[in-house]
Amino acid sequence: MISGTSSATIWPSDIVYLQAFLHNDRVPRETGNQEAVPLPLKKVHNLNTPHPFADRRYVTWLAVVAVAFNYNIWFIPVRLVFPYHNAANNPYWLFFDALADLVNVIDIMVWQPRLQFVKGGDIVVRDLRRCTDLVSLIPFDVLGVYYGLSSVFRLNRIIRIEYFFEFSDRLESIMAKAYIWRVIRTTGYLLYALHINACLFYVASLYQGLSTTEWVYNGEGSAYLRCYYYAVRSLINIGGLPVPQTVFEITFQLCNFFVGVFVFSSLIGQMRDVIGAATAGETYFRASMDGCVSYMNTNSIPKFVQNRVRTWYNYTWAAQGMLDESELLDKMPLVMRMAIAVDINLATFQKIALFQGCDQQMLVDMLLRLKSIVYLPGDFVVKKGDIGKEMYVIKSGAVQVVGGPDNSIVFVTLKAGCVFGEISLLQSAKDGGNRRTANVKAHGFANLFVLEKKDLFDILVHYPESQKVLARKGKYVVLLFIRR
Ligand SMILES: Nc1nc2c(ncn2[C@@H]2O[C@@H]3COP(=O)(O)O[C@H]3[C@H]2O)c(=O)[nH]1
Repeated sequence: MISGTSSATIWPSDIVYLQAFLHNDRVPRETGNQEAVPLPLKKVHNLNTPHPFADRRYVTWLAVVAVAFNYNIWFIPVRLVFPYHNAANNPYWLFFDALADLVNVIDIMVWQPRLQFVKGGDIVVRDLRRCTDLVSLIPFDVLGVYYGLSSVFRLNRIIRIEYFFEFSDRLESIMAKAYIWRVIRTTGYLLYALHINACLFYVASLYQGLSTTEWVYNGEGSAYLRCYYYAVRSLINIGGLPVPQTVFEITFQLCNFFVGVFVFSSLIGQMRDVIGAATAGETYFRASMDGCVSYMNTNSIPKFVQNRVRTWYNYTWAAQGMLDESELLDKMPLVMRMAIAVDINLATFQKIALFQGCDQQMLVDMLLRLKSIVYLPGDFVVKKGDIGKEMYVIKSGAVQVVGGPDNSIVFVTLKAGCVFGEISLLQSAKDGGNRRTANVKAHGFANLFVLEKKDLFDILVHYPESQKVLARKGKYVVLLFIRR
């Protein structure tokens, strides 16, 4: 029986590279050609450092930089507007300012010089620190010695916003459920818009004079909290606010309502898109299944067939989280598809006795043409006497080679990693060999890789040696099975 047996794994250098490329922590040292690696990111680690692909460490560091940036972007306006600078608070402000600055200095002096950039496809080594980074570091804070402590001198720190977006993009790219971060980030934008509005309301109140009218903040309680409460009611158009009296108040309030309508509706729309995108796969699955069920009803398909179709949909969705893997992979460049196919299946294919002695690259070519298909319990995958147009490799589950008057005799059960359906493919039609030599049915749910005859032969044209190996094995297999 053709089944998986162990074999020595010989990796061609490009496959070693592809493996390393997919798993950032594995460095393709053997290839010695790291310089030629096609890097997909705009900003990349210096390829000469010991861990050129250690992206996660950089993302972790960027998280720290993002915290420092957020400290500045949230507290600079609050400190600028509200009376929160006093003898009791100032030591804390100074401490946290220094901490945030330390993070930025380490980033600019230590981390950023280790990165390279991709410009027009070329990897560009950066030797000078970028101007914006340096400007963001200028310690205007020292002016506080003359003018008093004020966050206005820290406004240049906000220039570092690009690092927040970089953190966000990189985090998304490494998260399994990126939509969680997207929801958090959009919520952050909403809260920040309210935060800035609270500051503006306080400034407006100061401008009018605290407690001078019904509309302005009256100076009681926690100033920030009261102003934030106003911002929430005003920007989210909840209403119930004191009626603005003066032209200034009316204008301010109108601006708030307009900003609320446009900004908030677009942010809330963004949130809906994020959640919609996160569940798009499931929505597509449900829509496909519903469409198919209604088609079957319209055509009065028997109930038991309908049930089988439904079971197929549900099992395929549960097993692979999508209906057609190839839809996803088809959109990728060849090198990526190869990297994924090699990583997932090459080891399995190398162990298959039928393919031992075949060219490694031929196996890789074959992996790229495989299609995944699910059979339900009891389904016939091949029927004796049919013309063989495909061969199969069992991904998971099992199939049985059956025979006898009512197919009740089980000759053999084939499990994951086994090949079947190859005999009729490898025998020429003139020998009468292109017909299936046995019935094969799914035993339980069987997830199979299918390789079409045409694809197999297209590949073999380029590998005459492998073609001979397979033809020899094909004949041997026929001799073995001819009794059935
Ligand atoms: N005839 C036969 N086929 C078997 C046996 N075990 C597995 N098979 C597979 O069952 C497949 C039926 O279709 P093919 O003839 O194309 O190829 C056959 C073999 O790959 C066996 O014992 N006898």
